[in-house]
Amino acid sequence: MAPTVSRERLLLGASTITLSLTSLAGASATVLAWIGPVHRPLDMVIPPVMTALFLVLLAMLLRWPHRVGLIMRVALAAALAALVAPAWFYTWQASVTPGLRLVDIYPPVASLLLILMVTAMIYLPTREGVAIVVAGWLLVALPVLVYLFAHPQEMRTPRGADLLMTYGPVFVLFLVLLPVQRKLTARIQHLVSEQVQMEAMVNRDPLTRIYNRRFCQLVLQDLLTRKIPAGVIMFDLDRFKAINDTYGHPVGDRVLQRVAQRCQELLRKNECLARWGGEEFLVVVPDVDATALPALAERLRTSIAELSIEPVSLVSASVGIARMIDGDTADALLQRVDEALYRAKKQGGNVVSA
Ligand SMILES: Nc1nc2c(ncn2[C@@H]2O[C@H](COP(=O)(O)OP(=O)(O)OP(=O)(O)O)[C@@H](O)[C@H]2O)c(=O)[nH]1
Repeated sequence: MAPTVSRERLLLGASTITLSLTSLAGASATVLAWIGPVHRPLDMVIPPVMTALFLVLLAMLLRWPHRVGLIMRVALAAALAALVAPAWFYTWQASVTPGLRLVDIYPPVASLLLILMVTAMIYLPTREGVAIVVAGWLLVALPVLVYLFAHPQEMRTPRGADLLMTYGPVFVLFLVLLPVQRKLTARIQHLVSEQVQMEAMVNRDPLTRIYNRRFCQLVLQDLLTRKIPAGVIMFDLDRFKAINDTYGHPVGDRVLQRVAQRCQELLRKNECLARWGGEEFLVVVPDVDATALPALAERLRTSIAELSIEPVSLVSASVGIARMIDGDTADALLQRVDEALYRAKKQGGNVVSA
């Protein structure tokens, strides 16, 4: 009943946001390149191409969400290629053109390499993530750093110092911190899954895997506290002792499991089915009116009676129902439903009684 957000859904949400923001960043870079004073061919081509590509990938992600891993890998590879091209082209151009300085022509993409590295470490498994980080540094940062060391006068300019810092110490800092962040994330995931397991142990019946009495009582109390009208259905398998005595306990256990499974299939997500004890079950039905509650009880009864569980010839249940009234308490409501169940048993079983 407690809503859980799966890792897949989180990943999908994060990927959608990442692709949307990078499309927006690409569009902004396109506009800046066009309105800038100098129109360099690479700056005019790469941002619009990347924007179009990211928009296509975003559309693909919305259409095929299960392909999130592949789509993000293509996005990362394309982004890396888009950063490699200017790094080599502009260092080459500045090296061979007298009077042209790299610090004047290199586009403001240094921080994008860091963002790309972080994204890679988040989306890719550790080995692949480290591989792309190393490749990114060798292909993007190294040519720029080599150029700067070969041109110390440019390294001493504010832009040169900025590039040196970003592609040098800051990058190393990211490289050191990201594996630590990964370990922390893995630890958190492990703790969350342990917590889910613990909750299941505390709230579920080990035999049938449906909720247990304790959890159902909490749900009922919560509805009463919030004054949400609810109904309860209590049912008890008829002559269950005879099933155990005739076919043995393992068969009796199987009957309990099949009954629980069938009833669970008939119920909505907000309806709580619990094993109340032994061969007795309770359903808490929120927001139910005076006609819907007996109809649901009747559906449960007939579905149980229609079950075929070899070698048992007939399984049936007696069903009691009761609805919440003004000023009700959990104990009073449970007392009324218990009495209704008793009346159903008195009528010979396999009936619903209010
Ligand atoms: N196999 C199995 N049997 C259980 C379990 N819990 C309780 N029982 C059995 O359920 C039977 C309940 O017997 P009774 O209370 O006499 O109920 P009944 O035979 O269904 O009789 P009526 O309710 O009057 O129709 C007992 O034999 C218990 O041993 C369980 O987890 N597995």
